[in-house]
Amino acid sequence: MEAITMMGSPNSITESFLQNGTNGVKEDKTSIGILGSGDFAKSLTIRLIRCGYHVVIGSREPKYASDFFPHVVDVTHHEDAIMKANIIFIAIHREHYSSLWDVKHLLSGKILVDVSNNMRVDQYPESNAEYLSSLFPDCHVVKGFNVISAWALQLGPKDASSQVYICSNNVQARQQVIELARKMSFIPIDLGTLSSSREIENIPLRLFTPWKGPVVISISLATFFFIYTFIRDIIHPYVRNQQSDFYKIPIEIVNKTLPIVAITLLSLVYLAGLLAAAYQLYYGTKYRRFPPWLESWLECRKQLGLLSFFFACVHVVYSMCLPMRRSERYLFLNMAYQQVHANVENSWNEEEVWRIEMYISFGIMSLGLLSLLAVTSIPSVNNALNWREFSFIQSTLGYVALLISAFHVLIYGWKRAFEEDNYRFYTPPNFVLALVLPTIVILGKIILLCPCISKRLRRIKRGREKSHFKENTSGSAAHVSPVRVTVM
Ligand SMILES: NC(=O)C1=CN([C@@H]2O[C@H](COP(=O)(O)OP(=O)(O)OC[C@H]3O[C@@H](n4cnc5c(N)ncnc54)[C@H](OP(=O)(O)O)[C@@H]3O)[C@@H](O)[C@H]2O)C=CC1
Ligand SMILES: [Fe+3]
Repeated sequence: MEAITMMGSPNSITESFLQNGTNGVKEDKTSIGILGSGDFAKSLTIRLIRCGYHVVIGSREPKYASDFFPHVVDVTHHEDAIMKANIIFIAIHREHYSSLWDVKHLLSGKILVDVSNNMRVDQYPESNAEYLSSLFPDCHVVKGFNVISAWALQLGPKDASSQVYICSNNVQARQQVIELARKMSFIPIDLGTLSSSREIENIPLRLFTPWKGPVVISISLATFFFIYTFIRDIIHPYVRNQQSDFYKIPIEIVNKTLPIVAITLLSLVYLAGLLAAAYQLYYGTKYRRFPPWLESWLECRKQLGLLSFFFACVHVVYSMCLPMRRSERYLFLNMAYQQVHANVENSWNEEEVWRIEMYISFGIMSLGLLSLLAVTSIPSVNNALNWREFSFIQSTLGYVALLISAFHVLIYGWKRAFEEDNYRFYTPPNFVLALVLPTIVILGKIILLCPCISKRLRRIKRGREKSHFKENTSGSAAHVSPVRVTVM
């Protein structure tokens, strides 16, 4: 088996860089060949020149193509370009690979870097790189650089340093391209043999794949709670008392929806972990695979947590803007007038004062904790923490954040529910709906913390619990520990 490594490079690399073409002519600069003179070829050329390489372009029409390249670039025919370089980028589309058939004999032994992308995921039965390799079996085909756009290549390393995924069946060729990527200020990621090329080709075609489920859930929750609040707070008073509160739609109704979605999403993060723990407790093992829906749910906890943070932040902005509204000023003036009219000198209400102080304080604390969870989900910060630290922040502090958020909602809703005369309207107030999931999660966590249950869970986690499932099932579930209730 070939060794897969990103470290170091064989001694032959320098030699093979300097050895240009079959004639072995040595030049000061390393020559890199590019077949094709399109957008990618142009941007790649600029980057290579900046990094000190000499570039030879192979084009079907070199005279015409040379107008688009700096004068230091050697724009020539395919045959000539192939002879002058050992590493050759194939900057043409897959459909035209067969047009290189005529120069097959010259390509023999060369390193061909396949940079191509497709229009759709898994567009062809085999990856473009594997197809190129089947057309030219005497060449060392390396897949790479396809995740970098022509635009990013032109920006240069300062503005757009990025990862490139590289794979090849030939270790030496892979090492040379990895070294080249590194010299071009990219971060090469070695993905082993050419069988990874399909995966690499699908990377640029992904569109927020891990985010799709969580975003759909968030939008569905937001839509449901918005419609519910709209009917309850606007339509119902209008039908019953002809009271027109439609002005509340843009700010108040939206701002009532946002915290419910935020706290529900945060609860969903922890509910997945609790269900996983319950599943393992029920079967008495960690070696049994979770059902697919639970596995997908566990995998998208980070996205759910970040979306919860997003909704919480927008809620804070909306809340801070509430006093700016004209409606708020009119209501305030009316209240003041009524107070004067009623001859009330001091409207100070100690209970109300404390309620709002606590409400705001809990809101700030929960946003602070959510920010901490979000920050520690950033890979560079995450890498600086050990497993215990990460688990403490994401699990323990996460539950604290959920508890504080629940208090924030409860304190706000409790009084308002009666103020608004809602007891006559037989639908639960928003804050009650918002608290259903957090209550379930917090109670679930309390049950798991019971000494007998937590002891059993710890034993299962360490793989000490005897179970007949251990022999029967795959070990994949072991990767998702039940108490690893991480938010992000
Ligand atoms: N553009 C981008 O941002 C990125 C592109 N890529 C990949 O790079 C490759 C090139 O893309 P791009 O530069 O945008 O494409 P372009 O269409 O701009 O250029 C393709 C080049 O291929 C050559 N060509 C065209 N038709 C034929 C043919 N029938 N036979 C042989 N050669 C032909 C032409 O060069 P000439 O006339 O000189 O022979 C042409 O300039 C593609 O595989 C693409 O998937 C990968 C990542 C990003
Ligand atoms: Fe709030």
